[in-house]
Amino acid sequence: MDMLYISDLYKRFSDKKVLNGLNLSVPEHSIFGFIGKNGAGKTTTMKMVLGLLKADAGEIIVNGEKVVYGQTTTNRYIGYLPDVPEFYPFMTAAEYLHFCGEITGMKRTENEERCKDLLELVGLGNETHHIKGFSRGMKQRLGIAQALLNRPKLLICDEPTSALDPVGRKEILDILLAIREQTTVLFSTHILSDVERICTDVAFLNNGVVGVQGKLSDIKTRYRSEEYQLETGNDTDMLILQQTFPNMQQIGRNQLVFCEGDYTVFDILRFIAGKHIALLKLERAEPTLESLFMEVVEK
Ligand SMILES: Nc1ncnc2c1ncn2[C@@H]1O[C@H](COP(=O)(O)OP(=O)(O)OP(=O)(O)O)[C@@H](O)[C@H]1O
Repeated sequence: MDMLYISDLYKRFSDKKVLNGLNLSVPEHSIFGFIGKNGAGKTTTMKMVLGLLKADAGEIIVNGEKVVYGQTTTNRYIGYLPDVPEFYPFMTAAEYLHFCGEITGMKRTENEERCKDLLELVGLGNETHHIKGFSRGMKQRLGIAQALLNRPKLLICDEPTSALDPVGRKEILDILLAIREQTTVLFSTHILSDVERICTDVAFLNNGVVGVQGKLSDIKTRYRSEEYQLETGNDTDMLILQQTFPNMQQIGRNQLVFCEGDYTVFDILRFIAGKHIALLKLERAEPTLESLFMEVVEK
């Protein structure tokens, strides 16, 4: 089942068209990377999923229920982490999380247990300082704990790693990976290496529509590269290959890349065998998410 389903979503701000018939299917228990350049419309889409912004046209379904603008009933399924989460700076993480639990009407013992578990999950179990001294990464982690408080079926994170250093990013990504069994995660980003690291599914948002979406592994197979990389054991062998096959390009020490359109693998292998060239590696180049994204954006 799709935890989130969006069909033909349109949105414009005065004369600026932002969403132009967006379709999105987020499968249950996926970690879904919603990828788009700055200003592509990711936050706009998320605000509409939360019922905070009115769509011009289209339908949004969360856990089988239609989202209605201005109503918050479907938000009982959703936990939301905004790009810059705000807290009461004079509280500790535990005080803040307990306070949120109280507001949502959680019973005292349940609240205490839940807060303890969540603070441990996000690595703030022993943190006693006030939030005002927290780093950005700590605030994001507390934000995730807050968003998970009511055991949402869908966790939406708006660019959760954008402002973080590599250590902070890894901590957030590890948490998102760890909660996959409990919830479905939709996160927007333009950091493609983060997506490669943890996402099961992706969608590329461009010009107001989703250009490509699906399982990351399927997409990589579908857009399989026609390039091969090879590595020789020494400089001389590399030069022989380069002179014989001038369209081969050097990409590193003794490393060459060639396109199937220029030479067949069979021809290359036959030549290598005939000349007794020391071959250390020959493999089809994996398409990177970046090259796929550029292909979608440039279409
Ligand atoms: N309330 C608004 N009024 C007018 N224009 C808006 C409004 N909200 C968003 N926009 C415009 O809509 C476009 C999409 O914005 P949005 O914040 O959804 O993009 P985004 O993909 O989340 O980008 P970023 O990665 O920079 O956060 C931008 O050009 C933005 O300026």
